[in-house]
Amino acid sequence: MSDILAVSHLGVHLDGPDGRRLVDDVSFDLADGQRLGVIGESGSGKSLTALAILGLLGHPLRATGSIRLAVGDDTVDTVSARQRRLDAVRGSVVGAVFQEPLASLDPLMRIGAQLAWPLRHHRGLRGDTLRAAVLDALAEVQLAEPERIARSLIHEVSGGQRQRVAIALALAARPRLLIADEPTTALDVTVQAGVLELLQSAVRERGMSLVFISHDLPVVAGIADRVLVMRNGRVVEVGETRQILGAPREDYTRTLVGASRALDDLLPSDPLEGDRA
Ligand SMILES: Nc1ncnc2c1ncn2[C@@H]1O[C@H](COP(=O)(O)OP(=O)(O)OP(=O)(O)O)[C@@H](O)[C@H]1O
Repeated sequence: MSDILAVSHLGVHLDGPDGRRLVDDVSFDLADGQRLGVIGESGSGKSLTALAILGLLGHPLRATGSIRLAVGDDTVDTVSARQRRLDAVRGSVVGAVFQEPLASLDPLMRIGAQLAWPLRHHRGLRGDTLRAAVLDALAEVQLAEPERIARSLIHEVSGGQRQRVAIALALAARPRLLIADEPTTALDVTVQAGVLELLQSAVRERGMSLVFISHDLPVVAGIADRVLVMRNGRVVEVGETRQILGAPREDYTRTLVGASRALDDLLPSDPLEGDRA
C-alpha cells in the first residue's frame, strides 16, 4: 500500500520575537485508504496540524519540515508549495470538513453555485451535466429536496443540513484524502450521529483516506484504524486503534482513555433505567 500522506518533522511556530513552537517535530504517515484518528487535549496542536496539511496556515503562523501529499505519481509538499499549486491540490486531492460548516461556505452564494465551482474547476463539468452533478452531490449526502437546497443560501438551511452541504463540497472534486476536524462538535446532538454515519459511509464507499480529529474516543474507535495522540504540540504515541485505546503505552493516553471511560461509567447504559428505578 502506498502512502497518500507523509508528515515529516512538522513544526508550526509563531513568527516574530516570541517564536513559540505550537507544533513540534510531528511525523506520521498515512497509507492509501487508511483512517487515522487524532486525539489529545484542547490546544495540543491537532487543528494546526490539519491546517498545515491543507496548506492553510497564514501569518503569524509558519510551518517547517515537510508534508508530502501524493498527487498521481508525484508529490506536493504543502509546507513549501506555491499558492497556485496548493489551490490545485485543495479540493481535488485533499478535502476538508471543519467543526463549523460556515468556515467553508460562502454566506452570500447560493448552495448550488458553491457546489458547481469544484465540479466545474476540478472535474471540468459544464451545462446540464454540471447541473445534474450538483443535484447528485446534494442527494449523495442524503439531503432531501436537492433542488430547493441548491437554490438556498446557507442561512436558509439547518445546522445539520449545512454540515451535509460542507461534506458535499469537500467530496465534490473526489479527493483521495479527507481531513475532518471535529466535524460534528458544533451540531445539535440529535443530528450528530446522522452526519457521522454519512461521513463514515462516504469515506468507506470511496475508499478514501481520512484524518479524523475528535475528542470523542468511542467515535474515534469506531471510525479509525490508527490513532495519533498529541500533547503540547508533540506526538505522544501513534499505533493501531485497538492498541492505543485498548492498551495505551503512555500515561497521558491512559488518562485520556480513562477520562472517557469514567464518563461512560456515569451514564446508565439504558437511558430510561434511571426513570424506572
Ligand atoms: N492563529 C494563532 N495564533 C496564535 N496561537 C495560535 C493560533 N492558532 C492556534 N494557536 C495556539 O496553538 C496551540 C494549538 O492550537 P490547536 O488549535 O491546533 O489545538 P487543538 O488541539 O486543535 O485544540 P482543540 O481541541 O481545542 O480544537 C494552542 O495553544 C492555540 O492557542
